[in-house]
Amino acid sequence: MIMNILETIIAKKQLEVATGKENGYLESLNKINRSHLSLKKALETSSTGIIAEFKRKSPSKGWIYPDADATEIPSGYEKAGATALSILTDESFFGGSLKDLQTARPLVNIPILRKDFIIDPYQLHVAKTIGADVILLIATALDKKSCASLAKEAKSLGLEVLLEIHEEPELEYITPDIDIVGINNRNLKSFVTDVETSFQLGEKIPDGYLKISESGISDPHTIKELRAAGFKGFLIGETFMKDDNPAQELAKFINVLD
Ligand SMILES: O=C(O)c1ccccc1NCC(=O)[C@H](O)[C@H](O)COP(=O)(O)O
Repeated sequence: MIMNILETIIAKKQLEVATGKENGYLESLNKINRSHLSLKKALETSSTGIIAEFKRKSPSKGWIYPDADATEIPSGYEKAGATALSILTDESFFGGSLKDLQTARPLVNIPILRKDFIIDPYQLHVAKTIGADVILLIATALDKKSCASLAKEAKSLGLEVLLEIHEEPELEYITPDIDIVGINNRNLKSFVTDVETSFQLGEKIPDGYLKISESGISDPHTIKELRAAGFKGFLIGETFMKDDNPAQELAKFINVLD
């Protein structure tokens, strides 16, 4: 059987979670008491709505910024006007690490999304302990029951939940435990990004749910159109990370937005 990229990532993630549990990784972490920052509130009140992503590589693009420094780029993003950060913690496919998020945490005062492939409650406890405020649940990677139960558990830990959907049937994954609905413009089979996905699916998100658009956003004018269609947040990675100075690239992007 030939697996698609998401199936390959999830298979690897299952092994990773099992190894983490066996090695007592969670227990080895320093527990820091902190109150979580709300991405939902930040997006409701922010001027830019940009969730700037820290990622070194991706399955679609390969290496983007191999030696990206987590002590500099996330805080640079905050200074440049990011409303929040998305930090890839997957190592195998995105070149990230839990350490990247832990490193960025004390250096910024905006919400951080742990961008990873969550399949097990164990990963929620790790996310909380390393300082994430929000976790991602990808509908395509989960059945409805597991998604609902992971969302419930995340909420009980004080984490916010971003549900990511790609197509209309996944609207059924929206439950009251979901804080934000993200529409991902990237087709996970072809890797092609098309912002039209956000415009089409966005109209179908039930009232009362804050919606964001993810992937393939490279033009500030697209943000203006997405805002007009009711989107409050914009998750952008490659557009900034492909530059030597991602924070400066973000600042230029925001300048055009104003
Ligand atoms: O980016 C990929 O190639 C990818 C492949 C398979 C699953 C997920 C993938 N990306 C995760 C993301 O959702 C993006 O990193 C995020 O939305 C930012 O996208 P972009 O602005 O296009 O870098």
